[in-house]
Amino acid sequence: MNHLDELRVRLSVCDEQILECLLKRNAIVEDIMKYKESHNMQIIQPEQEKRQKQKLEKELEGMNHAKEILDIFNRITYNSKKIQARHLFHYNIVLIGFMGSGKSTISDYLSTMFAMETVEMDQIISQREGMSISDIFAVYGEEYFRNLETSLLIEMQAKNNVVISCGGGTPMRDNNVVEMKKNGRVVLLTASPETIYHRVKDSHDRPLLENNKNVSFITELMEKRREKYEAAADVIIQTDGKNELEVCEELVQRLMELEEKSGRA
Ligand SMILES: Nc1ncnc2c1ncn2[C@@H]1O[C@H](COP(=O)(O)OP(=O)(O)OP(=O)(O)O)[C@@H](O)[C@H]1O
Ligand SMILES: O=C(O)C1=C[C@@H](O)[C@@H](O)[C@H](O)C1
Ligand SMILES: [Mg+2]
Repeated sequence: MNHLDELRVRLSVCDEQILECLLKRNAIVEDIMKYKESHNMQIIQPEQEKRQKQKLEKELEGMNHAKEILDIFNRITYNSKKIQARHLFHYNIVLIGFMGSGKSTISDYLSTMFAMETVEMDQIISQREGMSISDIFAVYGEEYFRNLETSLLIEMQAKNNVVISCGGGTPMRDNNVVEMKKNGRVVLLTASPETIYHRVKDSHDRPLLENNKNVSFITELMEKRREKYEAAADVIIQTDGKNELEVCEELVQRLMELEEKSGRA
C-alpha cells in the first residue's frame, strides 16, 4: 500500500468514527426528549443551547480550522432540532388568530427552536400573485383571495413538520378549516383588544386596521370572529403578558397533551 492509500484508509476510519458518534448522539437526543416528557419538564431550553455553544466556542479557541468545525457543529445542532421536531410533531402546526396575536412571531420562534420550515400564507400568496394582499382584494375581491388560501392549505397537506402562519381571516371560511385540519393541529393565539392595539399601533402593514387603530374597532372585529376562531381551534393559547418562550412552551405542552389524549382514545 502506498502512502496515499494509507492516508485514505485512515480518513475512512475517521469517517466511520464520526458516523458512529453521530448515531450515538442522535440516540441521546431522543433519550433527552423522552426524559423531559416523562418528567414533565420544559421542552424548550434555549439557555442550555447557549451554554453548549459557548463551551464549544471556548474549546475551539485558537484551534486549527475552528471556523469549519464550528460550522459542522452548527449543522449538528440544527439537525438535532429537526429530530426533536419530528419526534414531537408528525403534523403541521397551523397558527390562527387575530391580527397582532403573534402568529408570525411564534412561528419564527418555533422555527428557531425546532428548525421547522415556516409558511407565511399572506406572504406566499402575495409573492405568487405579484401584488399586495390589499391589491388582490381590490382587484379580484375577497372570494378570489380566500380561494387562494384554500389551495395553499391543500398544498400544505403534502408536507409535515411545517409551521403555517395563517392570514387573520383564513379560519373565517369553513372550508379552510376543513383543509387545515387534514394534516394540521390548529392553534389559536389570543390576546385582549388592548394588547393587540399596543402591538399593532405603530405598524402600517395591516390594511384592515390602517384607519381603525383603536381598541373599540379591534374589540368589535374580534367579537365578530371569536366563534369561528374558537370552533376551528384544537388548542387555544392566551398570550397576554407572556413572552415568546412562554407561549411556545405552552403550545408544545398542549400539543403533546392532545396527542396523548388522541392516542388513548
Ligand atoms: N407574546 C408576545 N409578547 C409581546 N409582543 C408580542 C408577542 N407576540 C407578538 N408580539 C409583537 O406583536 C406584534 C405583532 O405580532 P405578529 O406580527 O407576530 O402578529 P401576527 O399574528 O402575525 O399578525 P398578522 O395577522 O397581522 O400577520 C409584533 O411587533 C411582535 O413583536
Ligand atoms: O383578518 C383578515 O381578514 C385579513 C388579515 C390579513 O392577514 C390578510 O390575510 C388579509 O388582509 C385579511
Ligand atoms: Mg403575521
